Amino acid sequence: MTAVTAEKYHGTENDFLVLPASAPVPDRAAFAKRYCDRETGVDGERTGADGALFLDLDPTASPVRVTMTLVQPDGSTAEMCGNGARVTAVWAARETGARDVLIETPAGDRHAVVRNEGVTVEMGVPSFDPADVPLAHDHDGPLIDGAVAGLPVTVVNTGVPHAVAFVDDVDAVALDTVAPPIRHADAFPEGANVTLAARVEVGDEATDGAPGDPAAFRQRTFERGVEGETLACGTGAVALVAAAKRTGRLDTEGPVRVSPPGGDLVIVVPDDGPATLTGPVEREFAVELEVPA
Ligand SMILES: N[C@@H](CCC[C@H](N)C(=O)O)C(=O)O
Repeated sequence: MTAVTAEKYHGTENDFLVLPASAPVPDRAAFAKRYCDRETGVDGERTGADGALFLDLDPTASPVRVTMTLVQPDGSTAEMCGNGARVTAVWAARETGARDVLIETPAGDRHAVVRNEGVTVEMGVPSFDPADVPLAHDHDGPLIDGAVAGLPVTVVNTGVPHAVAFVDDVDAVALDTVAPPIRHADAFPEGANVTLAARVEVGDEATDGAPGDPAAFRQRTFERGVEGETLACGTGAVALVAAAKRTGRLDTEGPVRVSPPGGDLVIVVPDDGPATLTGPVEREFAVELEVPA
């Protein structure tokens, strides 16, 4: 029986098993399904994980490069993961001592900077273009505050597709009930993550010095591939701020605090140019795991 060493990391409680791409895991989908399971997966403070990151590091490149592959608990592979990218940057920094990391993803290259106070990842330019989301062919324009399965959503691709619904109170919505019909709606040929957003008052230092109105939102996201709610979602946090701007709910180029259940993220979505995601990362432990036959 082959065994591999995996490390457990989380970014604001969005948790991942991390393995070098060279680990002898011939069936990555079977590995993720087995060890990410929340009841029978890898033991820890929380059993299982939101995905397995297979990381291919080139320490000789300048900046160091990592090809990131996220295999999700259902065995699918995601094009991008914001919190996974933060974890990847910290893993690469521990391996090499470098603080600047270029992360290659199927959604494009993402530059990350590791600082003591958090990791910032450049997240690309959010796109509402129906071809980019993607939306089904009968949508010839962006879907902005349009009803899908009973909820008004604004749909944006931030590396992966997100349907964002603005509500008064994210805790008052039964996310596990309302999200699946949206996640699987015919409008989304590749599916969509479903993000709830509620504006909250901000009275702390999080947005000090920001141009425009200080702003903060609460976030809950039901993730494709996890097929359930996660405690944080980085692409979802960027989608939330991009959608708030696009729908006129927010008018700032400054930092916005977005708070999923797992902690606080700081998001910047400029009017032109790539968004950024900043937040903390923690390494929990390393563990030996048998590779499923
Ligand atoms: N948790 C992630 C998003 C992972 C991808 C998503 N589940 C999908 O399939 O689109 C994040 O932090 O962005």
